Amino acid sequence: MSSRLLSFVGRTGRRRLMSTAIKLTTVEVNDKTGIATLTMCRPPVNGQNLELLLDIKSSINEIKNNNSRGLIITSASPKVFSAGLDILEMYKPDQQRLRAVWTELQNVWCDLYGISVPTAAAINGHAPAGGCLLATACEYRVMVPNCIIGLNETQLGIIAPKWLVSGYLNILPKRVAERALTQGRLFTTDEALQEGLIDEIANSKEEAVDKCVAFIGTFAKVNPVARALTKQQFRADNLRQFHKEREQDVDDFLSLVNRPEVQKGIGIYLEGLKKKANKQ
Ligand SMILES: CCCCCCCCCC/C=C/CC(=O)SCCNC(=O)CCNC(=O)[C@H](O)C(C)(C)COP(=O)(O)OP(=O)(O)OC[C@H]1O[C@@H](n2cnc3c(N)ncnc32)[C@H](O)[C@@H]1OP(=O)(O)O
Repeated sequence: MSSRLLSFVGRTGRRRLMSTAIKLTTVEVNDKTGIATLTMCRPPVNGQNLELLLDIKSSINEIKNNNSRGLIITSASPKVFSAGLDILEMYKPDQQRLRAVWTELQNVWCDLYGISVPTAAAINGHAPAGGCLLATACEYRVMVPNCIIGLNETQLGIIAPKWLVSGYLNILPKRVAERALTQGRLFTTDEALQEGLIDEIANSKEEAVDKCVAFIGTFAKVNPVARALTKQQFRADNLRQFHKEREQDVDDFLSLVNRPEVQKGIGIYLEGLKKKANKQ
């Protein structure tokens, strides 16, 4: 939960500041299907800052504990599923906060990747980098047309750590994953379907959610414990490896981001994003 300062004029005519708690995710459980939909709501692009990551983590935990039959992750933004890590968190960063951001990204990934109920992503917009990470942590992906998805880290002059790549490797043939990662390729919706990075295309968010519901429905007659243990068997090696390396990974991330040439690169990248947004 993030707190935001709201400014308003009180009865005395003085401007007052009020701190309110604002949740950056919502969880809705459908009474009929028992499936929970986790929606990210941090406009404009669901940039993954510390507060959004904390809220995603707490929503996943809520779903873990409320006996939901499945989890669908989607976005409230009309054009973007998630633009990945909020780059502002990495620019001239406060060191403690930067450490917390990366730790929470790790937490979100391992909670979503490891949750026992069936998971699906209704990708209702662009999903580069950390957006792709969330989608590939799920078991099924449905995406709307004319968007992009992929791990573009090498395009930014950085490498994605192994755990961040492991969802990709679960889905894509190794040869395709290696080429896409080394190129920093962002797949269009059609390309993603062709390569198997997504499972289906839907013409709207509603249709994407319906298709995710249908996927989760395929497990209706499967014993949930047998299902969960089978999923765990497939994912245990990646999770074990991740837990071994997670502390070192935070240190590596911090030292990478703090390098002067990387800070310079992030500044230029941010400028480019802003210029592009202003042109539109
Ligand atoms: C050089 C960077 C080096 C980082 C080094 C650190 C080492 C990290 C280790 C590896 C881990 C990486 C995980 C990540 O997730 S990194 C994040 C990578 N994400 C991206 O590259 C996506 C960038 N965004 C886009 O491509 C597009 O915004 C979009 C998602 C395709 C959407 O396009 P659309 O046209 O709809 O929207 P705009 O581009 O106009 O953006 C609207 C406003 O949002 C701001 N914005 C966009 N993305 C981000 C972001 N990731 N973080 C912060 N802010 C973002 C954009 O500037 C606009 O803002 P404005 O309106 O205020 O100008």
